[in-house]
Amino acid sequence: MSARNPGMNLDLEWVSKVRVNTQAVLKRAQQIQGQKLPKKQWQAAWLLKAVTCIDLTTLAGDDTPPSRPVRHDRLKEMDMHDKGVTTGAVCVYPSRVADAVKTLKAANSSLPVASVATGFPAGQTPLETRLQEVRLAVADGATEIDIVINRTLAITGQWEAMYDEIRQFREACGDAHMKTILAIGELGTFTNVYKASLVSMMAGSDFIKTSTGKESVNATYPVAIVMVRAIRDYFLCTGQKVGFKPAGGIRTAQESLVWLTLIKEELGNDWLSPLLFRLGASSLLADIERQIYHHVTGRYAAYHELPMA
Ligand SMILES: O=C[C@H](O)COP(=O)(O)O
Repeated sequence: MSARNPGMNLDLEWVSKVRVNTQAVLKRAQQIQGQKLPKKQWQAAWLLKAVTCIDLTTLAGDDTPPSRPVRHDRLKEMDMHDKGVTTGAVCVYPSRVADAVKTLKAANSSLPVASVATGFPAGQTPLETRLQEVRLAVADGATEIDIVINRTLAITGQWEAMYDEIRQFREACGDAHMKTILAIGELGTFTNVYKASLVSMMAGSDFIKTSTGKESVNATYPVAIVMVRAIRDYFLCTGQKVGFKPAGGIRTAQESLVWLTLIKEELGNDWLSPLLFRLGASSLLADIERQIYHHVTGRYAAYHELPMA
């Protein structure tokens, strides 16, 4: 992870001045989606980049210790075994952190373990419970914590209270990097999304993340434009680079190319790194691997032939 964002005092004047032009956002999102995507070897290179930015997520009620196999033999077949290509992290529920850490250690892997916490996905547990969840996940070895914001506070404009909660989560994280999930599908307006992004960054978030993947609307390109513009403005004002993580419903290699394009166009090459960009996805890797497999062999692999199928 990159240098951490220390945050700043809550600047309510800045927050209150925020206005988002919906039509301009929608137009920009359409432009991004209309861009030509890289082909052939350039596409393969971009897809490998996308792999390195994935937070490989398993957030199911039936998660068990061995549900994250890493098939080294398939990587070797595709000549990727010695290229250092891994996902950015694996992301699990707090109760699975210890298993994930143990499994990765046994595999001699230094892949970070991220954990959702703070009553994911709804965030509707008492503050002390949410704080304790963060501390326990860190104690079990999570080095990245994905917290959820209290949507009630964001929707009702209680920015000071939201800032205070996130500050406490940041303290509970200790050295673990904190990604703050806005659950944009529940925030109502683009203006609210921008304000929630800003307050989260002021409170010291290392990343801001669109969604839990459990809302009815998750990562969309227009909302991403709003969030990355907030990241850009925060950088211009403070000099701090905050990361961005779209999550929820991102399933295809093609989509990952559009996300990389959006980041390159809106934030620049510095953000095209797992240090500042992650794709939260449970099933994207399988499709990317299929496309890379096709690039290497000229034929499509069946899903059962690939590790994440
Ligand atoms: O943070 C990651 C999301 O929960 C993953 O959502 P997904 O299962 O739709 O890929």
